[in-house]
Amino acid sequence: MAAVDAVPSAQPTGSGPLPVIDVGPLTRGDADAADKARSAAALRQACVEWGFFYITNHGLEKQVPEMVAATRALFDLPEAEKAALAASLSPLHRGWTGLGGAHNCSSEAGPDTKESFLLGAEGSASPMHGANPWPPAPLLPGWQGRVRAYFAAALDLSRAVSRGLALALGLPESFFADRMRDPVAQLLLLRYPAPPGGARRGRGRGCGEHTDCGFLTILAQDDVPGLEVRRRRGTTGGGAAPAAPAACCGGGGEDSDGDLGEWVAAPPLPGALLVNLGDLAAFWSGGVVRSTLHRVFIDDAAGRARHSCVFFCNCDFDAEVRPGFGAEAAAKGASGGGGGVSAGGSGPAAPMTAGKYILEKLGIMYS
Ligand SMILES: O=C(O)CCC(=O)C(=O)O
Ligand SMILES: [Fe+2]
Repeated sequence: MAAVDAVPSAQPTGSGPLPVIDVGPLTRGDADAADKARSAAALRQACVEWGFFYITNHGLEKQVPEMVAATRALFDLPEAEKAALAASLSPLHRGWTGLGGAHNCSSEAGPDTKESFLLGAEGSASPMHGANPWPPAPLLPGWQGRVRAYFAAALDLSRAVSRGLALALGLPESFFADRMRDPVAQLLLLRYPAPPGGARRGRGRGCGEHTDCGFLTILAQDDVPGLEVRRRRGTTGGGAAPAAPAACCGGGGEDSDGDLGEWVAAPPLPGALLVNLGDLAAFWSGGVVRSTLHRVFIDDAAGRARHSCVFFCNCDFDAEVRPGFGAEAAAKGASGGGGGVSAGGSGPAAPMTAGKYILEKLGIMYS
């Protein structure tokens, strides 16, 4: 097993807390319009100010602990069983990546210290759809069914949050959900081993700072803290709107406009999930909503491995993505109040699709 880095680093200094939003009115079919509007308004503020927030009343309360337990069980398998599911054997790089082989989020920080298992949308709807490697049922009875159910529930929740986000931005409620019919979603299961060496040796970097590439991420974590989010100083929205995707979801991302603030902790909050927006959302909104830098440091004091289940809900591969949301937004006069959706981006942009954007971000050639 590879050694775990213990990298000195500034502790998060921010007091937080990240916003906590009750999304019950967005997930329940029978919610009244005033309740929905309240959730949407809270979402708008959280997305403009932070791009990162907790959600409660999300409907996955029972499934999250089961998913975390399933993640732990998977990584507890013998190394040889995991090696048989290696991502290197999969054309879509799905499956297991061991310590030391982990994909590095940020280019300068050195390797991440994590084990990962990637699953994604199945079928053949796009070049990013395909088959998953599943652990054999005798090894982990019921695992595949549980994980498939979580994937479907997280996708439904992403659509619900996206409906609120659309309302928040003055768009038709189904604007994003209509573009998430069979999205290029991925579920990344992670284990960050506890750094060795006792409480005074520093803090072990689990995942280098980065922004997510896609549209919306739903993150479940166990009870071991470690996730940190970089606050931005400006709180009025209308941040820099990148004209085109830069390769790799690395340190620069959509946060390169010089108003970075302090790191704040995003600890586990019982019953809550975390949501963050990715570069695609920031690009699409013309810089109104934020794609926020985050990283993982495992504190020695915890002495336990940390597990997280990260659901990247991107959009349909062919969904057209125009900064400022294009003609549909203009027709509806979308601005949603202060901040303006059209800020910084409704010029004559080159045609872009969600799939092309994400593949370019990932540095994968596409034609
Ligand atoms: O493990 C976490 O809490 C964060 C992981 C993450 O940010 C990512 O994989 O993109
Ligand atoms: Fe991330």
